[in-house]
Amino acid sequence: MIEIQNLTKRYGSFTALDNLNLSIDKGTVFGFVGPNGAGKSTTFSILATLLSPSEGTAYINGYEVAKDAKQVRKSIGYVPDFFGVYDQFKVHEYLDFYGSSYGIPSAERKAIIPQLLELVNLTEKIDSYVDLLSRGMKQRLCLARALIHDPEVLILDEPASGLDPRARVEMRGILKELKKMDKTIIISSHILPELSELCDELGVIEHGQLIAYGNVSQIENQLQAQKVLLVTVKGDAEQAVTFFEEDPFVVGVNYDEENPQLLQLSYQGTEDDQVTLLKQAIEHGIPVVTLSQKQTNLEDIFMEITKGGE
Ligand SMILES: Nc1ncnc2c1ncn2[C@@H]1O[C@H](COP(=O)(O)OP(=O)(O)OP(=O)(O)O)[C@@H](O)[C@H]1O
Repeated sequence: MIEIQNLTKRYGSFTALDNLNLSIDKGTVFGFVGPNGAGKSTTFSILATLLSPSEGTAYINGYEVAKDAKQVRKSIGYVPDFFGVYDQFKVHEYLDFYGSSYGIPSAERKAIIPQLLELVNLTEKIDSYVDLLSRGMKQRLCLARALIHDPEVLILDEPASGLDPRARVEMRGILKELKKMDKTIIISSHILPELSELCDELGVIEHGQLIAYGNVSQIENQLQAQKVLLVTVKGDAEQAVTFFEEDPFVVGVNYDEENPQLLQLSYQGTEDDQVTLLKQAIEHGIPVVTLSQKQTNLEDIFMEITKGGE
C-alpha cells in the first residue's frame, strides 16, 4: 500500500532524509519513531505530495507521489504536525467545507459528519466554534477532517503531541478503531512506548536514516545489538578500565567519578564472548566482584541510540 524507494531529501547541502526504503502493507499500522529533527515530517510531507523528493520515489496505493498527486490525495488522509483551524467555522461547517472540497455531495456529507464526530468523540461539539475547542479536541477534529473522503491510508504526524495523558489515551482508542476499519496508518512520534502497543510494525529513524525496522521484538533485537555490561571491581579501577578497553567487543567504558568501581561497558559480543571476557579478566588479575548485563527496556535503548538527535 505504501512503497518508499531510496527516498532522499536535501535542503541545500543538508540531507534531511537519506535513502529511505520502506514497504507497508494494506491494513498495517506503521509507527515511525525518531527524535526531533530525524526526518519524520519531511517523509510525511513527501508522502502527502506537499514536498518533492530530491531523489527516489514513493508510491501510495500504486500511485507515484511526485507524479500522480491527485490520485494520491484521494487515497490519503493527512494530519500534519502543525495545523490551523478556521476560527469562524463551527465544527459541522468545518467538516462540511472539507467534504465539499473533496467533491462529496451535500446529502452524503450530512450523513457522514455525525458518524465522524461520533468516531472522534466530538458529537456534542457539533455546533461549537472550532476555535473554542481544546487542543485535544482540535487534534481529533483534524483527524475527522482527514477521514472525510474515506481514504484508505492515513498519514498522522505526531497526532498525540501536546496532549495530556487522558487525551493521549483517547487518541489511542480512536486509532485502534481506525485499525479495526482496516485503514493503513503511518503514524509518527518521538515517544516509542506510545507507538509500540498500537503498531504492527515500527521504523526507527535518526539523522534521516532508518536505523531499525520490524515488529516490536525485532526492533528490540536490532537496537540491542549493543548491550551494556555492568562490572564492579575492587580497589583501583584504572587497570581494569585499560584491560576492558582493549577487548575487541568493548566499544566504550564509562564510569561515574563518584563510583569509579562500577564500570559500564558498551558491549557488542555474544554470551560466549562474555564468558571469555570474564575468564581473561580473572587470568589478568583484574579484581572483578560482579559482572551483569544492564536490564534495559525498549525506551532506554531508543534513548541511548538516538541521543545524538537535535
Ligand atoms: N524547509 C527546510 N529547510 C531547511 N531545513 C529543513 C527544512 N525542513 C526541515 N528541515 C530540517 O530537516 C531535518 C528534518 O526535519 P523534520 O521536520 O523532517 O524532522 P522530524 O523528525 O519531523 O522532527 P520533529 O519531531 O521535530 O517534527 C531537521 O534538521 C530540520 O531542521
